[in-house]
Amino acid sequence: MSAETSKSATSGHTPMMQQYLRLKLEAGSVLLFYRMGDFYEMFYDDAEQAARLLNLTLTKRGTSNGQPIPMAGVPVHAMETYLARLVAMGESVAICEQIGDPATSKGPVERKIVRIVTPGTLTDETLLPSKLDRPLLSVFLPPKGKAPKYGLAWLNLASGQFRVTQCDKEALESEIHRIAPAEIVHADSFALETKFAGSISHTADWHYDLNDANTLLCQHFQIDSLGSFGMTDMPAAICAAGALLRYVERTQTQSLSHVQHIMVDHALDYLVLDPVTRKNLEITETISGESRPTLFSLLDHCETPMGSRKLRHWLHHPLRANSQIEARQTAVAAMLTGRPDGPVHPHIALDNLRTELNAFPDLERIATRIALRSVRPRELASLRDALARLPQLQSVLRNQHANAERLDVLNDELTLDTHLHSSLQAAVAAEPAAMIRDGGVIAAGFDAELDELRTLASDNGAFLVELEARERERSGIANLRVEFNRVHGFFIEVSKGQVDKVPDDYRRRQTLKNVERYITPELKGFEDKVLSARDRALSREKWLYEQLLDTMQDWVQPLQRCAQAIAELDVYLALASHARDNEWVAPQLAEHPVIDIEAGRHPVVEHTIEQFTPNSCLMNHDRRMLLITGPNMGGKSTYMRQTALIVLLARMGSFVPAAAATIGVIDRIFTRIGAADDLAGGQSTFMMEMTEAATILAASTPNSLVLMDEIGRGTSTYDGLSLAWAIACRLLDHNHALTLFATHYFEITRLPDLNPSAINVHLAATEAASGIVFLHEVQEGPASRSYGIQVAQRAGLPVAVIRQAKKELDRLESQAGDISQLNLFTATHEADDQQSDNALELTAFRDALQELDPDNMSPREALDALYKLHNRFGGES
Ligand SMILES: Nc1ncnc2c1ncn2[C@@H]1O[C@H](COP(=O)(O)OP(=O)(O)OP(=O)(O)O)[C@@H](O)[C@H]1O
Repeated sequence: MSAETSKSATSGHTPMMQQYLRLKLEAGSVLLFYRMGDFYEMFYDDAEQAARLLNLTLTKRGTSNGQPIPMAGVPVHAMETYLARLVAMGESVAICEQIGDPATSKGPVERKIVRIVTPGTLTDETLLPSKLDRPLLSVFLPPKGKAPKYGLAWLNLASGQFRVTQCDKEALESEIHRIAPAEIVHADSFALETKFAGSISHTADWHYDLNDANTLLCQHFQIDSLGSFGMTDMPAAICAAGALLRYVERTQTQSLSHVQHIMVDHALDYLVLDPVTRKNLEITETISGESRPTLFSLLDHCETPMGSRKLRHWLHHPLRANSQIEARQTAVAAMLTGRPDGPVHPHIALDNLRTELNAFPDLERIATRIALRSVRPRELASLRDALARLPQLQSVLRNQHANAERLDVLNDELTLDTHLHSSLQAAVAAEPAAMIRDGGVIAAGFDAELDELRTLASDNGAFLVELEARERERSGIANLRVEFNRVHGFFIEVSKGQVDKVPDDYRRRQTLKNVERYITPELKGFEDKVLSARDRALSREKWLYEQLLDTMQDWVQPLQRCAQAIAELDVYLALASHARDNEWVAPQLAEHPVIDIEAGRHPVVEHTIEQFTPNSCLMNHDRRMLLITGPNMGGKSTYMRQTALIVLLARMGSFVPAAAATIGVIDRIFTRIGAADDLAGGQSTFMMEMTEAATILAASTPNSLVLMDEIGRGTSTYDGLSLAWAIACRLLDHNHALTLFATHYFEITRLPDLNPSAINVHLAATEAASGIVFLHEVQEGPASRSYGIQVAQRAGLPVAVIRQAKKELDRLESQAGDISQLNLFTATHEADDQQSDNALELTAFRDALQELDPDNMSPREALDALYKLHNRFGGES
């Protein structure tokens, strides 16, 4: 809104509404919580929107252009709860407080927007999920340039971690899912194409100006050039980072001193997992969107929220470099084996470590809130208590766990200057009040002036006893009492029957049923002194608290480092405990693409069934594709997923559910699994299948692991079979990816005859008198039959249906003889390709003809059909 419009929008309103509209203009499209006494009120569209989202009563206040102004409000004390609900729905809220003094204000009290809460800029304990990071991502695409790269910058405000990267269009979606932001911000004029379902905000285009961004970032980090962060060649990322910083600065009232540097994230450091794969592998969310059972819920034995967040991050960021993985593996192993000559059994050492870690609060977020000066007294008390335990944690690590380089590094990072602990110990009361405004936060003995004021304010017992005795004497009222309550302050209480005896200087303060309460000039003088001492003590405490926060600013960074070290130790603890309790082993790492798993298990499924059958898997240069056949319910999907999960676990540094495993360098995991319609995205099952297959064919390399589950089943048998065949051939001959290819098309099991790096394996099953028995065992060679009807029988289809299906199967199988005579898929050279194409075409042509019903067609329909046939089969090739 321009200044002009703003003027016209505010004219004709009460001064308060004019003030509201001005602030609303400043807040922009976000909801404005406008403080009015004990409520935050919303007006106009905001009121209607909030009433709908929060189920509030919509009322009215005054009129505008003759129309009542809609109003809805939330009580101040419940504001956090409402904010949390709004933020969870992806809404942003500007909080406007009264900053003037109502007693001295002429017109409406002065008000100001003090902060803007957006889903991606949360730092409050009550609004943040403890085990989840909620980063804000800024995306930018330079308008010009030959092959412009997207610039991505994301900030996890609650921890201060600021990262940037650049990527091309193809990788954008995958990067967004890897970063998993709570909110994306981009320039007003930029049309971001993404399936991201969270909150999206816009900001002015000029915020993405390169020079401007450069200057802002250099100013914030107090550096001369972004070269020190390795960002000189990343103009798009610089623009994104500058706009991000500007956006976040606007939402916060405090300086972002805990955001100390930018890290360049190199996509090549991580194994690429596209969004579909993250979903299919159920890493942190099940396919149906639940939080368990997932790989994360299984492994999250972390004792601290920081640990859980790091574990989640690691699971989504498997690594490419073996050296980094080895360092993690060695740390897990050291925790598992304990110190050979250690004082306690390794199991006890692990439990001791767990007990130690359990005592730590969320240091990472406390450090941030210190920087933002929003830390609560009790958080400081818990920080103080935690710091006291650091030496004990270090000692358990040093004396009870085996040596590992990484553990030594982390142990060093746990060493904090003891001044931090001693100043908290001296300054913060043993059990402080929840809020500084309540007082009782600063420890006794820390500040002489505060102690004196507190004594003045509270040490009044002797005076009151003496006054009471004196007044009894003076008035002759034996049961007269001197009392105090929070509402009325000090008073002298006299029963109704005695009121005629009260001296003249008594002034009535309150009348109750049986008593009268009075104040005297002496008592009033005393009260003023006490209350003013109390007020002064409170403001002294506030001042001291601010001073304490000032001195703590220098400790924010060491605290962040210490928090990171604890988080990492916690992840090792979780991985080691899980490995110990479930007999997982350390995988060997190799520098070439290989997957060799002996007796592997599915980490999640092995807990959901009684007897899990372990299976081995060998894939290497000579065994690039495993063609997996077997009955429905035989365990094909489980086998494929367990292989991918073992690879992922191995590449993030964990032990794996197997008897032994060697996992080589893998650059990506692709999955084409399941047949969920993307109706929201406007894609049919088949279209989804083919889009995913196209991505795999375009991007998989000899180092990629590809999971293809029943590709082609979304269309007619012949189309599906032909596509599955062609895709398998392409993966084998062109991409050379390590592929697990599950299929019900038996024709495809002939592929190994043509390309020996394709290998047939099958999930075994046998037929017993009671029906089919699944062995869940992977054996070499193709399955001999599919058992589809037997599985259906077990599922409880009516006998008549099963009988008819069997008959139909017999008929089809006799026809299939004809197909094999057509020698569908027996050769790859061109002549044979041509022959198979002809055979496919002939069959398809026959199908199309059979679909026509000439007796019931109008001439027009017959002509249409002829054209269709001509278009489909009468072309040049
Ligand atoms: N190795 C195993 N040991 C024991 N049970 C298993 C094993 N693998 C799978 N199962 C069980 O078999 C069920 C079916 O497995 P899965 O979904 O992998 O079969 P599938 O062959 O992919 O079936 P479909 O072809 O119908 O998709 C699983 O839910 C699980 O309970």
